[in-house]
Amino acid sequence: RSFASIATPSSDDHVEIIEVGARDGLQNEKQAIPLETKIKLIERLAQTGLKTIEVGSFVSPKWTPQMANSSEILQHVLETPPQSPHPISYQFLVPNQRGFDNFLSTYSRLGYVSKSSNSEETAGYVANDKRLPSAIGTVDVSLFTAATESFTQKNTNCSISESLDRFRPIVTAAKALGLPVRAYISVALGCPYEGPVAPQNVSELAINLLEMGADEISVADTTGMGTPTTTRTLLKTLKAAGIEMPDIALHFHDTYGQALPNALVSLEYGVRKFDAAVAGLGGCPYSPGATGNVSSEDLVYMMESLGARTGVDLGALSEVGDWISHEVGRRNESRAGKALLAKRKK
Ligand SMILES: CC(C)(COP(=O)([O-])OP(=O)([O-])OC[C@H]1O[C@@H](n2cnc3c(N)ncnc32)[C@H](O)[C@@H]1OP(=O)([O-])[O-])[C@@H](O)C(=O)NCCC(=O)NCCSC(=O)C[C@@](C)(O)CC(=O)[O-]
Repeated sequence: RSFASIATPSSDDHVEIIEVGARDGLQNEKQAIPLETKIKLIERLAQTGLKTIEVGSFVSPKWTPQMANSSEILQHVLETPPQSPHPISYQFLVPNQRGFDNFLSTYSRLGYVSKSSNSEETAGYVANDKRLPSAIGTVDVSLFTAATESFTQKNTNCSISESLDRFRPIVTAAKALGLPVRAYISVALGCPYEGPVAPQNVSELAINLLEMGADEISVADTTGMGTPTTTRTLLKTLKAAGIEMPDIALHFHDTYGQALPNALVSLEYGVRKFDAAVAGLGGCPYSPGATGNVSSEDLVYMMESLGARTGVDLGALSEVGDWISHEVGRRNESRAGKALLAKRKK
């Protein structure tokens, strides 16, 4: 559909904001953020109307120490699901088999899967009958690779093709165990080590991941180098390669202030899912100088002003942004959030 039509709300003008602040937003913070703060953040986000929240990362704690308590977060979410207006999908990053094993051992401790020696193809586990609490929609596994060899090496210490080899058995097992799979493609619009990225590399990788069984691809502008022109070219290439827009989400960082215009261009191409972080938290450890994700508040503000529905309570989200910025000692990077709160105070 053309962008013009989005100005008129209609039943299919729903835009989903995938909140990544509790993972992408916090992973790069230098000081250790207490588990209680992370849990409070997740609980407060859950109350704002968001439907998908990325909350942890089963990476090596030597590489990303801030994410070391992801097992505790998974356990907490499953045992004490945050209150929310509707069921929420909680997402966890998994880089390799070891990370998936760590994820599954927590999932298994709580009775959702059991170890079984006859199930090699499902990572040694079988699904049990135990249902997720009603406040939880799904628990998703998010894999991540990148569009350039240099970034993949820096981020996960392997080549792109090795990363795909790592993913195949994880996808098979996750699907067999009923876990939805998301896959990130980092540096899709520019690499800090290799510069511009050929859109064909992104589309080939996306097709590979979809054929492997990924349910959704998050196309990430890790460096924030993307512009409306390069975003348009990338989306044209993805479409021409036969990739359906409902299968992708876009993940913009706002390093050069281009995240909102890029999101606007993406709407024109039919993209309806966007990753964002409350208060614009974030920054990738392997992308020097990259600043935070596009702020969720700013994205909600823009989408709603265009007539799209996000289902998110912008006032409540702005308060969460203000609170977490204070907690981690960072400036609140959301323009809309700050403006809204200032207006309320008057
Ligand atoms: C992939 C690895 C683990 C390879 O790291 P490696 O060092 O090559 O791993 P290894 O297989 O050689 O193992 C070395 C040691 O690490 C352990 N190990 C191995 N794997 C794990 C694991 N999963 N969890 C815990 N421990 C693990 C393993 O058991 C072993 O322990 P030891 O025998 O020495 O005691 C590492 O490179 C890594 O953790 N990378 C992740 C870095 C990261 O967190 N990056 C940020 C997330 S991606 C991102 O932010 C981008 C995104 C998604 O937001 C989108 C965007 O904007 O682009």
